[in-house]
Amino acid sequence: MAADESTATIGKRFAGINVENTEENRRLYRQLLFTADTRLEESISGVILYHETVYQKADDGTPFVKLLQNKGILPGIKVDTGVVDLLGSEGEGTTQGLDDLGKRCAQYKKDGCQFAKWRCVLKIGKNIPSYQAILENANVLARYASICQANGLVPIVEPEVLPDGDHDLDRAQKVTETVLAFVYKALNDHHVYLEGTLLKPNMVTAGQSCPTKYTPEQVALATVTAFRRTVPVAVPGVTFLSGGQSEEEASVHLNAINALPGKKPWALTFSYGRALQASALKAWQGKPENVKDGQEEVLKRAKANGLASLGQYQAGSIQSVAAAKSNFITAHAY
Ligand SMILES: O=C(COP(=O)(O)O)[C@@H](O)[C@H](O)[C@H](O)COP(=O)(O)O
Repeated sequence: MAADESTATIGKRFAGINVENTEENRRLYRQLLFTADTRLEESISGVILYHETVYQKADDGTPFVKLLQNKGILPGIKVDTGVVDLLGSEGEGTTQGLDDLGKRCAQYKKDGCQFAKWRCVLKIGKNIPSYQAILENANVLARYASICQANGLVPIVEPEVLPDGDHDLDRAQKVTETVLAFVYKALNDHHVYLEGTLLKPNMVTAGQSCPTKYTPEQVALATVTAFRRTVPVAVPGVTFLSGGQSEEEASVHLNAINALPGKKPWALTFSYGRALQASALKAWQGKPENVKDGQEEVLKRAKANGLASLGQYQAGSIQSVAAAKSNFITAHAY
């Protein structure tokens, strides 16, 4: 589960349900997620946290990190510090946060985190992604991954190709292949131990405003084909981001990916933020009397995606209150 929204990003989610973006409301919301009953740990093995959340506690004084550990869920930490513009590019960016990363990783490890996450974003347009953006983002991900490993954290490597645009599925597949090829070259250059990494990619989907609509089976074939061409067998797992898909779409696509016949030597699973939490937020509305309802909603999506990662999810079989709502945000850079 990606619950690592930085303060500004969670503020946008709260604005949608008229909840003030205070430290206490952020604590209450994360408490709702992490104190859901034991069905949570049946489908969720790790939670990515934001710095503030690592040091917050539940009402009874239990640190969130301990609360997750008691459930057998691994706490992880987002260690990037956001996206900045790349000078001379056509609106492209790179991700910051390397300077004191070694020190921060060592501290997070001491404080109970076992893995880390760093997100880079690539955009599709007429002339982009550029060589500059592809190379820079691959290298920064590789430096991040090597620093994590040097400090005993498993790096989740996240090169997200954004879904903004009207490009078709073939273009999305080609760009994803190119980006991943650069990422694995850079990881190799930086002596990253691939067996101790996870990849967090976008699924290969057409641009949000592409007039052609593709079936889940077409999305699955494009996605797995891109990985077969670029992701080494040494990588143990692929944990998809949801990237603005609705909760139901994200479950159906993940299921189709796992149901696709042929070679798939990696675990293909989920690390969703929006597609796990949209219904929980909607049900909660910031009200203490709705906490149970919010928890039921996150448990439903966790169950649906757990089944999808085994190729056993039946479309529409798990209904949640925001299942069909698009979670797309234009240029979701940070
Ligand atoms: O990788 C992720 C996947 O999110 P998603 O499923 O696309 O909603 C998340 O960790 C997001 O990157 C994170 O929630 C966004 O937070 P910011 O870094 O933008 O604040």
